[in-house]
Amino acid sequence: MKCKGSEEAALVLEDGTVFRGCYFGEPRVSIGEIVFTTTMNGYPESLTDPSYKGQILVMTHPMVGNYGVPSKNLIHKPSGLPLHYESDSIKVEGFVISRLTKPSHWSSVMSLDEWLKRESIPGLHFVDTRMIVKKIREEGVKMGAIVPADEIESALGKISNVPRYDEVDYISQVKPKVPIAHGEGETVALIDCGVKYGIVRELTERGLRVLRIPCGEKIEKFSDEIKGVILANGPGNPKIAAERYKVTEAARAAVEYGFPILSICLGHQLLNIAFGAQVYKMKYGHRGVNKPVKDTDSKCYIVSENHGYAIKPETVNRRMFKHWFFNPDDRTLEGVVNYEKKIFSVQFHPESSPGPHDTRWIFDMFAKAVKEVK
Ligand SMILES: NC(=O)CC[C@H](N)C(=O)O
Repeated sequence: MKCKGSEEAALVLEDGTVFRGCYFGEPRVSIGEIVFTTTMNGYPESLTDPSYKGQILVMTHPMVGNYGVPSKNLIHKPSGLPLHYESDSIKVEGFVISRLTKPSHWSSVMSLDEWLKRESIPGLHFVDTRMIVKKIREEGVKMGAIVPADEIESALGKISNVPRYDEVDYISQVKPKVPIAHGEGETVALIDCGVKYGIVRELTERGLRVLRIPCGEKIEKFSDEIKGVILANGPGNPKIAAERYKVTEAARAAVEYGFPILSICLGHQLLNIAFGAQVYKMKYGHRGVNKPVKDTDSKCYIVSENHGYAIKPETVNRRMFKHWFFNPDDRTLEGVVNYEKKIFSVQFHPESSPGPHDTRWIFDMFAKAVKEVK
């Protein structure tokens, strides 16, 4: 294969499968769990989503990069955070696409290629992403590496030399070091294991002051100043967040205090684990902005998702929670609720970013509950 103006490279899977293509971004070796997203756009948001730490993201949409990269200086007023970014930098370990296109958009300040170069993240294009997806869908997620063409032979050794995705603590790389506050209004504590900015944007828009507490700190310290708790998203195996960062203890404390609780994705998994449920690793997860969820009244919503683990529905603590949402395609559990205690817990991302706004009303419900706290 001839790569015009860039180096030949490949994605090598841990079973030895090789997908040859061309580098863009930073031409370097990168190793991670290979996952795919079916979203058609929203790559600035997806690439900066801290929940992707440790993963090489394959995007199924055939052409990527056509609207370039928006400015970080476009700020969301209530939170003070950038509008189109989900954290301060790219979090994926690598980005695999079919075709990289030149940007043409009024809001673009640089190309996708340039952005990845600036952040030292490798990209690979001119590969058959459909083939990668078919393989992962049939066989499950795998570890893999993006390597230059002359290092294909040694790639398997490199992959086996690094710890597997499920065993690594990625939270330490994305959680804040000190508490950070955003917005004005009633204060809510957000357990931050690598929160997506979109969650903070939605909360501050509803008149809440969001105090981001580094994952691992006790909420007891803040109990006098807060009126609600958010258990947010985050990367990696939820068992690490539970065991090393004791988020399950924070979840139980939040329930004991009687705070309204909103838990999202990793937060949803941890809340359920805290009350006895079991978590499992899915074959290839749900990642995209076109995922259906159905509530128990049979209303269907299209939502944004990024998760590789899920809660076994039959293990949910039914004295505490009612099943709330299911994925109608594969029957995975997508949410639990306790209306009396004002606990709203979803596996999907109501903030979208990127994705449809169908379920942003969940933030309205939570904000209302917080404002009703005496
Ligand atoms: N977006 C998230 O919070 C992801 C949660 C968890 N790391 C998973 O993959 O299931």
